[in-house]
Amino acid sequence: MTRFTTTALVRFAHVDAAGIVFYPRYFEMLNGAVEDWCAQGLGADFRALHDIRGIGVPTVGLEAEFHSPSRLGDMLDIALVPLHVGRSSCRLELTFSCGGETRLIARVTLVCTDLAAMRSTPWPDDIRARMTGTAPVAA
Ligand SMILES: CC(C)(COP(=O)(O)OP(=O)(O)OC[C@H]1O[C@@H](n2cnc3c(N)ncnc32)[C@H](O)[C@@H]1OP(=O)(O)O)[C@@H](O)C(=O)NCCC(=O)NCCSC(=O)c1ccc(O)cc1
Repeated sequence: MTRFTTTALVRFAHVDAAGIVFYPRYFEMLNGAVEDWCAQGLGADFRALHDIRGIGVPTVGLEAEFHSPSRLGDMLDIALVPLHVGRSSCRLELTFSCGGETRLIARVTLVCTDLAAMRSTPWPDDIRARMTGTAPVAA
């Protein structure tokens, strides 16, 4: 499986009165990392996925462990690793860290979904190949 990395800056709108990231904001950053992965790692940005291919990737499962707090201005490194790719689902692990300190580890399950039918549909071959690292290398 192919590892993907991206970053997220902790902004004013992410922090609470205690000055640390309010936990739902991590889930928005997580989805941002999934968007980056689709666009940069899988060659299928969200606009093309939704508007052209008619595919969405709703979340059906999510768990998270919060290891240490993040503060305004922190630049978070996010590492995304696919743990399992099924017929239409994929389970991902995302690790958020800053300066080598782990902040959050989340595991999320997404389902490739035909938006017209609102039913799961198999991953398209090109996306599956990029997810699993079996895409042919261009000559
Ligand atoms: C996605 C669904 C239409 C799929 O339903 P079905 O068509 O009946 O599919 P199935 O139940 O057969 O399951 C399909 C696959 O998902 C797997 N699956 C389904 N549910 C689960 C759960 N809870 N855990 C793990 N795996 C699951 C299942 O094992 C199948 O795996 P494969 O063998 O790899 O194909 C339906 O489960 C659904 O509507 N769920 C609600 C989704 C939702 O509302 N999520 C929250 C809002 S969306 C969201 O927040 C979002 C986040 C990120 C984005 O990029 C987009 C949207």
